[in-house]
Amino acid sequence: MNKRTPLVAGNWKMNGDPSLVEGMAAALAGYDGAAQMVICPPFPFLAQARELFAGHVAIGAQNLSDQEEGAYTGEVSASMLAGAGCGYVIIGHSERRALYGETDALIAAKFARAQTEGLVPILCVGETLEEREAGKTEAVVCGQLQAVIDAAGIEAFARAVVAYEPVWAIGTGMTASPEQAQEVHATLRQTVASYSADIAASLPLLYGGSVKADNAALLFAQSDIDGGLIGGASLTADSFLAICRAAE
Ligand SMILES: O=C(CO)COP(=O)(O)O
Repeated sequence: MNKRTPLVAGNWKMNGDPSLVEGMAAALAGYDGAAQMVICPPFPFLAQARELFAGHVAIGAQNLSDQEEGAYTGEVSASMLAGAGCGYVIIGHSERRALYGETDALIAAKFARAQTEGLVPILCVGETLEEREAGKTEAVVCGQLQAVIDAAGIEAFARAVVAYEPVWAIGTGMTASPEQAQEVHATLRQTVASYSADIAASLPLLYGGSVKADNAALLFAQSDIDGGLIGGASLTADSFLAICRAAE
């Protein structure tokens, strides 16, 4: 029933060094399973990653500017990322929303900017623990998704990935249960399906938040979970590979 290609993306956050890129490239080179692997290292390692991953593993960035070019000190443009070999870019990660004040409007602008350069946005949505406990999970995640649908249009989701990352599960070891995650994923897919059944059926929906080798299989067995967005466990080849195998 599910014809979506499994996708496993590693978000290195502000971790790693050139030797991690080297080691990971060597370790992932032998992977011939069905999952599409994406590695999102910090900006300075993109060129090295492009060279060493050599098409076998797709490359993504962790952020981009909403602006095209110009006097935006410290920013990196979508065309620079595309030129550096990126196929994907993470947008609206909860760390950027919480620590850098990224709003739904800015995230929607970044999403659109990424697509103008052919980058596939990995749009992150997720609720805090307080929001979950207040029964607001669905309203929060659907609101975050809706803001981008309103700005970019539903057709844009034919070339996008959405990642559900409950904020309380990120880096805490407290993963959502497969049932909790599936419930939110189904709701997100229904939101898209209310506009287009075809786009909803083909949209990859990733789960992120303390995914490890030993909990990945049960999460990925859920009908609306098409892979994962992996933080800590993407920094070691063994655990990342085991998670990719669990997604097949
Ligand atoms: O934020 C995440 C991926 O973007 C998840 O991080 P962890 O896998 O370390 O919980």
